[in-house]
Amino acid sequence: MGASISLDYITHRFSAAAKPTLKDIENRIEPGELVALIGRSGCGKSTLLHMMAGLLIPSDGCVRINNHLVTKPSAKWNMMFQKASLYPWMNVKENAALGLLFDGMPKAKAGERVDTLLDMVGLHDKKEVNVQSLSGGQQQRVALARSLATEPEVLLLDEPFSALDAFTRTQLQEEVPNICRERGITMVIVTHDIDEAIAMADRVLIMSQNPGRIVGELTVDLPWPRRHMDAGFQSMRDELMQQFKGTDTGLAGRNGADTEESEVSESAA
Ligand SMILES: Nc1ncnc2c1ncn2[C@@H]1O[C@H](COP(=O)(O)OP(=O)(O)OP(=O)(O)O)[C@@H](O)[C@H]1O
Repeated sequence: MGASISLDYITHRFSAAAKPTLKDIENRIEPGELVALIGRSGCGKSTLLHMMAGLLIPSDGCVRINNHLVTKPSAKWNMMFQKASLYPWMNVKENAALGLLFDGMPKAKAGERVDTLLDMVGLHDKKEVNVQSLSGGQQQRVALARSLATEPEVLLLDEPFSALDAFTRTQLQEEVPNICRERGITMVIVTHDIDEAIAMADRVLIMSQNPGRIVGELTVDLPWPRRHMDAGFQSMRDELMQQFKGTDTGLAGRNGADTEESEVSESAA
């Protein structure tokens, strides 16, 4: 079952003299909710996600997961990055089982659990293969199986599909929310891509920059699975783009529309 995430008045400076990167971030994510965090490059999305993962402690305020103060990483709140970071000398199954083995699970039991997960992520015929022989998309599937193996309450995704081809990306944008919804996992994804946010999230949080704040949000009440060409999807995309422009007028005025399009994209994947 998923966990709630409370972002309690978070402000962060990377050094005492620096201006805050994040300021007065306040939000609550419900158990099992799927949330996307969008904003311009450098607004602090990854910084905030790292705080949820316990990889970084805010200067002020805190993150609470199920009311527990987050002070360090945990297998219960797993993070997936843009690059899969697999061990090249191990095969698929060994890589997927790593978190469980670190957690002290016996090898046979860990093997059984990842077997099922590798079937689920479409790698049933690759289990014994060395990860170096996999495509980028297949490697991300191994990373996904590894993240799910410890039965996390929260899955944190930092632009996990941005290096993948459009076809694989679209597949994973459908599969990952399905898995989270089936298992009740709370998901937070950081993305530049408005379509990705709409395809995957129940709710989109919009961030401004200098300092990074949550300045808007949109509930995505579309049925699953979501199709990019559906009228509802397209009107949600327009609404989100409008909200993004409306909440970021200072920057749009300085940098113009071109910057906006290049930093937060409406992909047609
Ligand atoms: N360890 C660090 N020390 C100092 N400044 C940092 C550090 N990490 C990030 N920053 C700065 O904090 C700001 C926010 O960075 P962050 O990576 O969170 O943004 P982002 O919104 O995820 O960007 P992108 O979309 O380009 O990945 C940036 O200005 C960045 O340079």
